Amino acid sequence: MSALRAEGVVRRFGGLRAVDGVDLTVPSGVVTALIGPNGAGKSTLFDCLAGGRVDAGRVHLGARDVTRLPAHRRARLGLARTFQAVSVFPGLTVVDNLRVAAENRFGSSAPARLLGLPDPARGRTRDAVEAALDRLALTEHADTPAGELPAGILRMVELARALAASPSVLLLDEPASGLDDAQTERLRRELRALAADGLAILLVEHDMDLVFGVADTVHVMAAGRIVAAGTPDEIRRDARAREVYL
Ligand SMILES: Nc1ncnc2c1ncn2[C@@H]1O[C@H](COP(=O)(O)OP(=O)(O)OP(=O)(O)O)[C@@H](O)[C@H]1O
Repeated sequence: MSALRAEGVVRRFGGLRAVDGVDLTVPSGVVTALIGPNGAGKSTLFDCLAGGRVDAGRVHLGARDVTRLPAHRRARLGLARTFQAVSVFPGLTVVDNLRVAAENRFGSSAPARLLGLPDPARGRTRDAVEAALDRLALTEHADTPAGELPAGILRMVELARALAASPSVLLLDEPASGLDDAQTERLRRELRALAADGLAILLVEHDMDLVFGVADTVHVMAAGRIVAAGTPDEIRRDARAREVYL
């Protein structure tokens, strides 16, 4: 079963159908990319999947219909996202940024806290934070306030924060923007490794070298619709994809 699925999703802004009846499946264990020209509707569709308003159609997370669930409820069900503009808390250390995300996912037991009892959520939070720091080689920056880090590292913190929530579905909005070539290659390897671990990944990205180097399936969007879908090789040769974007 696909981890995340949009069926006939529509999102309007006044008279504009920014997302105009989109079907999209994001399976576990692969990287699915969404590309298209500026204004195609990629970010709007991304928001529909992450928890924004949907005017028609359905969004399923696993077997569950989440169309009417807000973002924080979807996050607790295992959907994590990053933002186009890095959105970490600049005044918090890296480890605290990750802890906030992990606590939002796992919660923490107020009765246990009040009674001084062991809180199982605390252990899960700590383990998830440590694993995310380690995975993205951020341990040396753990105690640095996020606002003091350079843009490339901050992008990795943004990704680590999403991973700290131990997601089953990861939505990435232009994760390579602001990265140099070496950092982009690092990101590519990490995305392949995460997919190999079984994560469902949806990547919205303008860096075509990254998209074609990392994606298993590429969907091309234009004027609110998916106009082509296939493997990177198929999309490179697709007349409609070339006409609207490549
Ligand atoms: N809040 C909004 N109010 C009105 N129109 C909007 C709003 N957000 C997006 N749009 C319009 O919806 C359409 C799709 O925009 P969207 O940002 O989803 O495209 P995109 O493919 O993500 O573009 P980009 O690659 O530049 O990020 C555009 O015509 C845009 O102007």
